[in-house]
Amino acid sequence: MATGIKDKVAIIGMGCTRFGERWTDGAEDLMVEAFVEALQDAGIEKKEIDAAWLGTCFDEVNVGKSAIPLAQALKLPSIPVTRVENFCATGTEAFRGACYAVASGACRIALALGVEKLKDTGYGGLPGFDTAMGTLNRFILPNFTAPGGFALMATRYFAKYGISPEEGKMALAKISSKSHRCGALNPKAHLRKEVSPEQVLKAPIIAWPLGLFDCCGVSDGAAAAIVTTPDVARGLGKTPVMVKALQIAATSGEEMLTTRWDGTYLKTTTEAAKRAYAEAGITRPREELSVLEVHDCFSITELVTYEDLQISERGRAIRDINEGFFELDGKIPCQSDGGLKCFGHPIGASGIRMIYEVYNQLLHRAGPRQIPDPRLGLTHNLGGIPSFSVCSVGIFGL
Ligand SMILES: CC(=O)CC(=O)SCCNC(=O)CCNC(=O)[C@H](O)C(C)(C)COP(=O)(O)OP(=O)(O)OC[C@H]1O[C@@H](n2cnc3c(N)ncnc32)[C@H](O)[C@@H]1OP(=O)(O)O
Repeated sequence: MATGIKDKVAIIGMGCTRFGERWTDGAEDLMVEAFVEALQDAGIEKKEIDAAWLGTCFDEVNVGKSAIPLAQALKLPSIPVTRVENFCATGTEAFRGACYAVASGACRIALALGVEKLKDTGYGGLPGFDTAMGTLNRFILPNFTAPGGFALMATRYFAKYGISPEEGKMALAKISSKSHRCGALNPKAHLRKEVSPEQVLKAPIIAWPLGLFDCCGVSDGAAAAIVTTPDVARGLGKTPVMVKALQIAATSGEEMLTTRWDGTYLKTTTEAAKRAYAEAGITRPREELSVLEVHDCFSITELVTYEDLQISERGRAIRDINEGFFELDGKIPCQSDGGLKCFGHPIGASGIRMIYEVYNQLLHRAGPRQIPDPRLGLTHNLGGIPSFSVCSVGIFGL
């Protein structure tokens, strides 16, 4: 078994732009904004960075295809710069590259930056997914949309566990309402309006049973992380936020094609989580984790992820939702920054944005969203669609 990178990598600086409609800012502006905050937070000079990873996925128009846009935007000296892309797990993929480089000893200090500028590309969950999926969508899944794919997960879940549409939709509405409450407290979030569960239920349907407020937003934004070894971090006088685990799992889609997979769970999440818990030494996630940032592209994805991460028992997530388990003042707050739902989802930036919130929570910098005594935080970033997915799970602590 691989030994992993537990306690071999420390985060010393992070930055994140305000997500949302950034019509007047180019991708370069967003990259610079996130980077400057991270660099100031780390208290280092740019020339100390040995290598950088750029994560960007759908937006070749505004960002570009190679790693050069990052080098140009940040005016990096001639260091190795790599561009990575892994659907919506792109941000975490960039972070993984930087962490592995530090853990291997190849780099002393490395940068990961994720960016996407989606609003002016016309991208949306309904139109535009064909661009993202390329020929796969046009020829194999011609009618597929992201909301449509995840809506099926909801109907399958309701059917499997005997949940009425009213009960199921109310549980999903409570998830979104909770994230909107957190997003309203966050000055960097895109959609900062509180909505009640009743308002969620009355919103226009996007793909039944998912309505407008069950969907994440389409946003512009960037986020950055600077990582190094724990020794270098301590030498710089920093309180390092340690990477306790970083795991990623991908499926080729064989679940959908060759097994009796019923669409109510993601094997990639369960596998990545299982390995991450082993790496971090966690045996009772429900008791040991303090805060979660999960890939809530749609409310049903968040519900299913509670179970896939072994926080809620299979088929019992709705009970936890009704008991307020994931609320900001609950046992394990989930999406304390508003999540993809309200912070927004500029694809390549989202994974690093999740780490940004956990980092700030662990350092007691989350302002009105601060949870009392966070010890271990988990991020979960999902790329692809339920049947063809790549999931990453990161665990962080002091
Ligand atoms: C791909 C992977 O690897 C895995 C994944 O993560 S899949 C997820 C990929 N992302 C998506 O699918 C995005 C999903 N969301 C959407 O497509 C769009 O938000 C939507 C279709 C739900 C709505 O888009 P739209 O109808 O064009 O909305 P738009 O015209 O921009 O805005 C209308 C209003 O609704 C609000 N709004 C838009 N989206 C919203 C949302 N998701 N939640 C709450 N409010 C929203 C806007 O702020 C605006 O409000 P005002 O009138 O008060 O200004």
